[in-house]
Amino acid sequence: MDTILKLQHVSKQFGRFQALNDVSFTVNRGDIYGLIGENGAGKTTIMRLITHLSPLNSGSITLLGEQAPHYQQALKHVGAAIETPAAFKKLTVKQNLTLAAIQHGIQDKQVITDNIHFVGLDEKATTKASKLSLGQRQRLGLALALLSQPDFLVLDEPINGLDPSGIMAFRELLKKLNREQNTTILISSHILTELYQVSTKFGFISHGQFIKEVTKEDLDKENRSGILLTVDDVKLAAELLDSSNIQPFTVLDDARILVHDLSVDTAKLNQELVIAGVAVKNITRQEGSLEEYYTDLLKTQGGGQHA
Ligand SMILES: Nc1ncnc2c1ncn2[C@@H]1O[C@H](COP(=O)(O)OP(=O)(O)OP(=O)(O)O)[C@@H](O)[C@H]1O
Repeated sequence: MDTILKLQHVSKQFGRFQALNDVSFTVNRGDIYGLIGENGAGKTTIMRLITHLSPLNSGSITLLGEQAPHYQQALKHVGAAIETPAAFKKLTVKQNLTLAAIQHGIQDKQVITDNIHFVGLDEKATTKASKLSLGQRQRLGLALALLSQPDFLVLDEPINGLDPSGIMAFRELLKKLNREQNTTILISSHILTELYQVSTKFGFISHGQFIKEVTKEDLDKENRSGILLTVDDVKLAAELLDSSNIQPFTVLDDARILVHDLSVDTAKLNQELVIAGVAVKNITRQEGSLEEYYTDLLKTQGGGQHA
């Protein structure tokens, strides 16, 4: 697997305050990695260290094959929107992107227009950044981060301030980048329902410590999310699922099977089971919640330890 980012035993102090303590995790190419933690957990600090906005105290960070702080090429392939977007307030949206294009050595002016369009700011192209709403500033931040067509996007709370339709558009945009351009993304957000929908993997931090990493697939399994079938004959039902290639599934007991793929057509499945001679007593969709998972995790961790 292609490693994009590797943190090994990373610690960071601000004076006597230990903001990060022995943090290790890896982001692989193609991941949309959701970073989750309470206020002050250390998410922004991690992102600032990765992009070398802040120096490392101990441990190592490898970004696109180069080790911090000795980045030669790595940062050229990284787009970042960390905290307040790096836009110049007195410049318009277009001027901000033009300036950034010059900094990145991008000659093609079409790239600027395309990016403005991509983030939905066409109508605000000639508006000064200071006159944009918070959500529009977030979009400008993303446009700036995307300008150099990065392999790796680092986004700190990018959906803060977006309205519901903006959040949906943003989600689709990230998925599209990931799907079509194989852009790897590290993203933090307090909106866990949203993070759940977009991420393929989650890293949980609390009080500067990395607590756990889980793939979306495993999280769904642990949360028992999927389609729950209650039937009279589990063996026969399992055979049908196998032969219809509806996998993976788990036989929970002698009456219930959990099909892990939530996209399965339940009406069709019900029909197939009935035709096969299985009496279906119940079919329900169970959607696991990232919030619940996170709350349970914090309980088992005793709320996280202070460094
Ligand atoms: N420059 C700094 N000087 C001193 N302390 C700092 C500095 N930057 C961050 N901290 C402290 O480090 C801790 C981690 O901060 P960080 O901004 O990384 O948290 P976060 O997880 O991004 O939180 P939030 O969700 O609130 O944005 C906090 O307790 C913060 O007060």
